[in-house]
Amino acid sequence: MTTAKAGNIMHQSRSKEHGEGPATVLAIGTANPSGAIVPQDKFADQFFRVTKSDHLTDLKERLKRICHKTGIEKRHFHLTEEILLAHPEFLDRELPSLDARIDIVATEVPKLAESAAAKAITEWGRPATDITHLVFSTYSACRAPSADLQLASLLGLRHSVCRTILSLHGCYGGGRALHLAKEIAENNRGARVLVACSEITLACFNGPDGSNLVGHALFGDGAGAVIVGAGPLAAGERPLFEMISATQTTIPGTEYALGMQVTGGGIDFHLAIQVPMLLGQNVERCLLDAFTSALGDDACDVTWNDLFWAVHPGGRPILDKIETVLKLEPEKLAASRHVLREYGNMSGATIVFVLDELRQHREEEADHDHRLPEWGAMLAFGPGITIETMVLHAPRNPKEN
Ligand SMILES: CCCCCCCCCCCCCCCCCC(=O)SCCNC(=O)CCNC(=O)[C@H](O)C(C)(C)COP(=O)(O)OP(=O)(O)OC[C@H]1O[C@@H](n2cnc3c(N)ncnc32)[C@H](O)[C@@H]1OP(=O)(O)O
Repeated sequence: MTTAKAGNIMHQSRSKEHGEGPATVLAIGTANPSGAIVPQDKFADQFFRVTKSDHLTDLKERLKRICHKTGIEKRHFHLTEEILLAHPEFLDRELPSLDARIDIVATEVPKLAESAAAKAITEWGRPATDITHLVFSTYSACRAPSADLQLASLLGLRHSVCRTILSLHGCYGGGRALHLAKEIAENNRGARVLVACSEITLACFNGPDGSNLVGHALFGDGAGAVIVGAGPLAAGERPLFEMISATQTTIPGTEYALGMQVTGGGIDFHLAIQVPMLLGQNVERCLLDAFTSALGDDACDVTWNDLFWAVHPGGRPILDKIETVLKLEPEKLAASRHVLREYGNMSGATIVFVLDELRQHREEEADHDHRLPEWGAMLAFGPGITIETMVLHAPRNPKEN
């Protein structure tokens, strides 16, 4: 056989191994724990009472001011007063508590993911055993085997399912998991990838101090799951969003700005005050790069207000900053603001809630014959500072496919 012929055969067999077209989001599910739902205007009183910190009046007043500015109305938590009564060590960072925290989250993180994944699988309409790959993201994975294996068992996935766990990616974990799922689906014909992001703040919870108030005012618990696959689609599979191109960018010199660290007393975190400004300064460049990679020269014709938007609502000022630098009309970030208001920042899981809200909104709008944007942008960010950007394409009428 000539080299050219061998190369041709290899090329043909490689193209048979690849999926057709871009990967698509085929189904979405979300879930929150049933532990406690805390209204944001009651959070400071509750937090200082259960942590026996009412005497720290200045900190409590500061937390009230911060809560008022978050754009959050309520959050869901696995953690309850009963759990805190059983674990007083969770209130004092100096006491060893990591083992007890991990014992709880090692069970609860996969269980929460299961609730979200079960909804996605039902919507998808195929058996769970048709899932070929699992990508799991959480900041609570401190053990092996980890939450990905437990989720696979809970859902009854096949033993040959290829599992990947993303640990401590924080808030860009959802974006990174979707990016990875896209690459897997496009490079493995017939692959169906379950993305699961499950976050429970119990690993980070602590009594109030001067540095942890913003995190306690912002973060909540939730899980999101997405099924991703490329063509050919099976009968009944419905593309919700095509994942056209994806990029990851790190803002140089910003390692200090966002971080998480596992300690004997739980996971410590820090959020620098400069984060909204740093994102504002860098986000348009990431978008231009992603759209140029997706559309080539036609990217010049893209107008930000002609797109639909799925932005990780890291915090209210982050959304405000992005809205300002991109000169977006206020309704463009409505899905992100809705998720922030109803659930707070659920770290890596949040972007899945935003995609879910966006598709529900698009389906409702289609009922009213409103003309919907076909092209969209997804943004997720977290420690690094890392920005995950994805160009999305959706049917103009989501009910037609
Ligand atoms: C049961 C409970 C369970 C809770 C568990 C705890 C959960 C921990 C979870 C850990 C997960 C960690 C994941 C880490 C990865 C993050 C990834 C991302 O999302 S990336 C995105 C992460 N998101 C972000 O980084 C954005 C977070 N920031 C915000 O959302 C807003 O800035 C705001 C709501 C805090 C204030 O609204 P704004 O319009 O700015 O209002 P003002 O200007 O009027 O300031 C009011 C007060 O706030 C102060 N202050 C402000 N910023 C900070 C700060 N960073 N630092 C300290 N303080 C800060 C400011 O000094 C002032 O104090 P004071 O003068 O009154 O005494």
